[in-house]
Amino acid sequence: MQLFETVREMGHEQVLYCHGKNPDIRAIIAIHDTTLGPAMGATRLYPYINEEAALRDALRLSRGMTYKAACANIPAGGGKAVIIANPEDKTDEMLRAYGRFVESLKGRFITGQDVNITPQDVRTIKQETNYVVGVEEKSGGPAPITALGVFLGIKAAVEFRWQTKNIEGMTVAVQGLGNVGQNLCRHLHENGIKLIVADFSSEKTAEIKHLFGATVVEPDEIYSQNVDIFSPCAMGGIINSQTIPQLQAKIIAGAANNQLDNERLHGQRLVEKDILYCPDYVINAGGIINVYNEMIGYEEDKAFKQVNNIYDTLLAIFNIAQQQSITTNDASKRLADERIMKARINKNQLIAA
Ligand SMILES: NC(=O)C1=CN([C@@H]2O[C@H](COP(=O)(O)OP(=O)(O)OC[C@H]3O[C@@H](n4cnc5c(N)ncnc54)[C@H](O)[C@@H]3O)[C@@H](O)[C@H]2O)C=CC1
Ligand SMILES: O=C(O)C(=O)Cc1c[nH]c2ccccc12
Repeated sequence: MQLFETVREMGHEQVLYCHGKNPDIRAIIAIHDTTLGPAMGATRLYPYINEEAALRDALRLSRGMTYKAACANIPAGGGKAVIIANPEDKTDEMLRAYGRFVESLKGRFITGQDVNITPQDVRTIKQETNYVVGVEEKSGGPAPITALGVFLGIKAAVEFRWQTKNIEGMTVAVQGLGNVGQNLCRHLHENGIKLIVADFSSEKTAEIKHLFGATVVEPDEIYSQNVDIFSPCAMGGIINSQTIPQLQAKIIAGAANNQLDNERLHGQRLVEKDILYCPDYVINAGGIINVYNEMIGYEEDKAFKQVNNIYDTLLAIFNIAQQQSITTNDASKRLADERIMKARINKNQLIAA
């Protein structure tokens, strides 16, 4: 990968390689854009197969955060960090060393809990830096709010697709029963939805089967289920050339980041297959909305209203995509770019004045 070329093309401001021998740590902090505010994005720990895969993930996830904040009208920029490690090798020393790197950015980057990082890990990182959010638990953590946002997104997609507000009796396939997936299943079950679920963890699938009467399938069988909606709530890259031909769902609406393996190619393939795709960084904005509000002083009404906006934002994006014959992914990118461009012009005018 040509690093500077890639970074320039994707529009990143800064990429930090954080490393240390004792404790052993390798992490990448990617700051995509700070026009709207400090770069916000949670930290993921993952045993990437190589460093290029880690960099790619950090670059794409951080750019997604810029779009996410912009579409949700949150005055924050986009960033994301990845720690390259096996979850079993995670140590407090490693997390504290990482916290010192975050602190060195003096608030240009604000982070929290993502995949393979627990609330306790975030508290450990917090021993070294104040630029960590989402652990006060004043608001119950970001996952339940993210799930609520995804649930609202599903309703918006159903309304656009089938002109009905009634989702009762529909079937949803949920991939991944983690913090978000479990909460989403509860909302869906309470609203009369039939569930088909998959997770590598048989404990998690057994629990959701027991609680909500879900049908459990093998992880590689989740794509081909005869369902109305497919909800990816595990990892990214799952909408690709192997999985698209298997899909029977007419709507994709889930929490996972970077769902499209190749945004242009696979976004277009979904249009051709007449599948309505809810852009991931629009539908999964509940988390950033929640932690941002926690940071500025949590007011439940305000946070709730912003999450509810996900519904209207998605409807607006579906309409733009339809009117302009572009993918929903491109429509949401345009919305974000317009907002960022406007802020940039305002900033420059302020500097010039
Ligand atoms: N937690 C939050 O507030 C937010 C989460 N997200 C994204 O949503 C996704 C889920 O987040 P969490 O629930 O917090 O993560 P989590 O780590 O709690 O849960 C992920 C679950 O997916 C399962 N899984 C992994 N690969 C799978 C596969 N191929 N098939 C079936 N199951 C698989 C894992 O076993 C785990 O149970 C992630 O991509 C995350 O980046 C996005 C915005 C906010
Ligand atoms: O939507 C995402 O991918 C996020 O990273 C959201 C998020 C969850 N916890 C956080 C803590 C600080 C900044 C963002 C987040």
